[in-house]
Amino acid sequence: MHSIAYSSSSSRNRNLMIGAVCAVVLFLLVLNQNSLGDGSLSGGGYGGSSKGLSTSQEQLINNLVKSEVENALLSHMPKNTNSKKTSDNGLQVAELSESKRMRILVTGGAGFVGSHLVDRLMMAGHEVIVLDNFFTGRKKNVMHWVNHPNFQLISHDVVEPIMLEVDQIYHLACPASPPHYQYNPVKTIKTSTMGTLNMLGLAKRVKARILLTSTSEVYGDPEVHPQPETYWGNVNPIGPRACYDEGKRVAETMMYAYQKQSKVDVRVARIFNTFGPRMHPNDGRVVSNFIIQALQDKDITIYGNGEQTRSFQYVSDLVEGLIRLMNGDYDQPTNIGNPDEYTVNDFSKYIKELTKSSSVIKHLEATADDPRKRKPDISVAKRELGWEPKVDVKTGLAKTIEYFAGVLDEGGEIVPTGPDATKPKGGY
Ligand SMILES: O=C(O)[C@H]1O[C@H](OP(=O)(O)OP(=O)(O)OC[C@H]2O[C@@H](n3ccc(=O)[nH]c3=O)[C@H](O)[C@@H]2O)[C@H](O)[C@@H](O)[C@@H]1O
Repeated sequence: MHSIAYSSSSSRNRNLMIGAVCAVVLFLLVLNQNSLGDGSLSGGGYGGSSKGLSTSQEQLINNLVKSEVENALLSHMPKNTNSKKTSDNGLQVAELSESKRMRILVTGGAGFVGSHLVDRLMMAGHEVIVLDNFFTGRKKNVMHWVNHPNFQLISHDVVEPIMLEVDQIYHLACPASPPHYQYNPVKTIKTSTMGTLNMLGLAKRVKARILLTSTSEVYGDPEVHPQPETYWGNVNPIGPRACYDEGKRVAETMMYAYQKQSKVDVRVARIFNTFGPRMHPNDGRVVSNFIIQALQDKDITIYGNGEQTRSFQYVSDLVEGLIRLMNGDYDQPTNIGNPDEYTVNDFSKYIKELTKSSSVIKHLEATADDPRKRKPDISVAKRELGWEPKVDVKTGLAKTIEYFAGVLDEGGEIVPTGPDATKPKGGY
């Protein structure tokens, strides 16, 4: 809304005049609105010929619509929330009224999961601010929004505080692939601890709701199977995975401490193994590694005997779960995953079959503290969010294989990341 300053000597007369103009405008608006039938004031409602109004009335409206007073009035009128506008990138963006449009911060928004979440929030018509330090995130994942007026990309590390005005915070920032989070374990710990503290401080200051993307790794090498949220986990506090697992565990602790002590509105999602397009080609996790290896007919590398299990969810299901959790009333930790469970051995054969690959399946040494089994109990998400996965693993894999085939076509050979700690390679 525009603020207009008036000098004290003429303010009374001006206010009277504005009052009169407002009354005329309102009267004409109501006339015009009635004649349009659906009460819509959005889009081209003023542009076309409105039945029931004389040309002079229409002319007057067209002139007045440009005035400051009229703009101020319009900003308070309900807009048609169903209308959509095609943005420059060809995606349909809903036009939300001021009262429904939120300013949403996504930390780690240029990463694999973050960028898919950003797509959904942008298309829903919200203003989105992405914070990313581009350690594993890539500009190309959000490049298609860069010129959109609702979008802002900030290169920033959450370890440093930042002042922003937002309504909701999706706090995703943290490397999630074992070789990447083990590359600089101290930094991974700082990201989960100082980063989450900074975001909680921001949430407290601006009274924003904050959602932390925690992980199935808080259950460690679980002794309960499948894992419900009530299970406290089995984590080695000094092992190579601890920087991530314990970092996320203390991040959860901080979320509920801020809720209790400072009344911050918190949500915690425990995400299970997720895959889909935009995974980093050098991510090093099992889905991207096996697909990249199979598509290039290279050896498929299984760590250990391959009898360990994982349950895989497609990224669009995860994003739906996160949005429901953020916007619902349930504030306790919630598993978001697909219970479709595979041994790594079976999964390697499955990928080989789907890609019609001639790769050889090869067993390497087991990695330290690798959880032996993992499968989410999703009864809480079903009950509290009305959520369950919709995309089966086969369909999701087909989309992901297509994506990586495209990446290979464009960029040539990809050398998959092995089990050792490493920095993400590749372009931004
Ligand atoms: O994908 C995820 O969402 C999860 O990925 C990792 O957890 P992890 O289950 O160890 O993920 P992967 O690295 O994909 O490993 C899955 C299994 O495949 C095996 N693997 C992985 C890569 C490979 O080339 N070969 C192979 O046999 C691993 O040893 C492990 O048993 C992260 O630690 C989690 O935070 C994250 O939520």
